[in-house]
Amino acid sequence: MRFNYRIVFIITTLVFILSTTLTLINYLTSMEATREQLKNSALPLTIDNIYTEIQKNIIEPNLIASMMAHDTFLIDWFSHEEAEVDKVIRYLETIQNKYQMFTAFLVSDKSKNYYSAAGILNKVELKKPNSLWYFEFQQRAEVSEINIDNNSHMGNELIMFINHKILDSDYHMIGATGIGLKTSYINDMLKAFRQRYQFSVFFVDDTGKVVIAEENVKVLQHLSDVPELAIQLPDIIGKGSQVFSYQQAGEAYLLNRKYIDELDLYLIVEAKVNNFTKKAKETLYFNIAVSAAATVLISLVIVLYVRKIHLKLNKLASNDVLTGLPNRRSFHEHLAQLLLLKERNNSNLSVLFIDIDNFKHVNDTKGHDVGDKVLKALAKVLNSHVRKSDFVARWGGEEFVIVLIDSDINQAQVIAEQLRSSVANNSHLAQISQQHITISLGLTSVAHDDTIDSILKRADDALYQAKSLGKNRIISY
Ligand SMILES: Nc1nc2c(ncn2[C@@H]2O[C@H](COP(=O)(O)OP(=O)(O)OP(=O)(O)O)[C@@H](O)[C@H]2O)c(=O)[nH]1
Repeated sequence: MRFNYRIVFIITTLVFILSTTLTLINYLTSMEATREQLKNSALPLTIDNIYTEIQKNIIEPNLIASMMAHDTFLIDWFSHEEAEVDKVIRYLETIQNKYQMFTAFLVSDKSKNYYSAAGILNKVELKKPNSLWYFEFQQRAEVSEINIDNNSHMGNELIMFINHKILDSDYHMIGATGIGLKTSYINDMLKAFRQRYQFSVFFVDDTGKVVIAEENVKVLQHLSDVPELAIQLPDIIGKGSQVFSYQQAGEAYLLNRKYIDELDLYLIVEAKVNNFTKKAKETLYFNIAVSAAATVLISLVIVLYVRKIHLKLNKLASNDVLTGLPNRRSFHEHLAQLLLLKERNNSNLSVLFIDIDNFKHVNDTKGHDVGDKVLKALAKVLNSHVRKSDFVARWGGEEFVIVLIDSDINQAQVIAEQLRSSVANNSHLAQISQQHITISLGLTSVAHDDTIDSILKRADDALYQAKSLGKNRIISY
């Protein structure tokens, strides 16, 4: 009986498929949970937190700029022909230092002077590129704006200006004032958000153009650069807080927006879903690896265990339980092999049939247990008196059979006689059975045209004659 590896392969595959399916279901569930958590909880909560911080960090400067624009001191100073420049410079210096702004400025529409804490810096003029902001601001309907500009007076550094119009009692623009914040300040704030929440944070205007974003971090230039966002743009540019999803370069993103009235900008908080599902993915790979290792281990245990049982069953099927000798079935198989070999090598082969004499008497007088012991002891005696290459088997009952390899009839006679006398003189057998144990032997040498049946028939006939002639003897045919 051959060991069937296919069944082990099927079991292993099923175990692996089952464990991998469970792992995948687990993974998909946790991915969905992470997405839902991001969408319904993390993003909305974060945008509110960020909004609160922005209020502190940007809206506060905006309020200061607004306060300056409404300050009667500045309006009065304009109406007094901008006399005593020192006063306004001190004013700007105080604002700049008190609120720790990068700069505080004032532009007079009448004189076109640009004042800062450092004094009159220059005049705004239409033909000067760095003055354009003023004239553009003048044209705009809004009373305030946020402008990111590089300022030639400030080492060409990028500055975020919060500009407010100064209006007279008739709502005519008589100048502009405000403060400037280093973009590094905004940058640090956006960077802190990104690092703390793992979200990209930026601001867009009402056209979807990105107006404030962290430096050196790739964010969109315009929301409509992404086709999916372009379609959703009319909804994104809306009030309140809402989550949108889109795909870009094969990555899934979730985007939350909140309109910030004070800045007239939309705060955008964007999450790359993969950043949040990385852990689940790593867990998936780890679980699959563990499943594979466990499956291999289980298969190994199954193979080893089933093989052990298989060998045991094989042994049981081909060996006699009492003596441990090969049984009649094995003998048949073995003899068939030996006959083929004999044909090929033209070697000699002899077969001995052995029967214990008067064994019934042993059983009847000493009991079956003693009979069994005699059978076991006899098996050992037979095995120890033939060569390792010879084949000793239990035929059944108190009968044994031996195939003698490379033995012609004469050599077989010698071995048979040795067996007979060893048994007859065996003190151990006599001691177990409390009587004299002898055996009768039927011997035959295998001829060229012999079959298993013809060999067995001859050996059996010889044995029968040995019994008939008085037992404890060898007859050869
Ligand atoms: N204890 C034991 N006895 C067995 C076993 N197999 C067969 N026998 C006994 O062997 C005996 C064989 O008896 P018989 O066939 O009359 O042979 P015998 O008494 O040896 O007589 P002869 O063969 O003519 O010498 C019977 O009593 C069977 O019960 C076995 O496995 N164990």
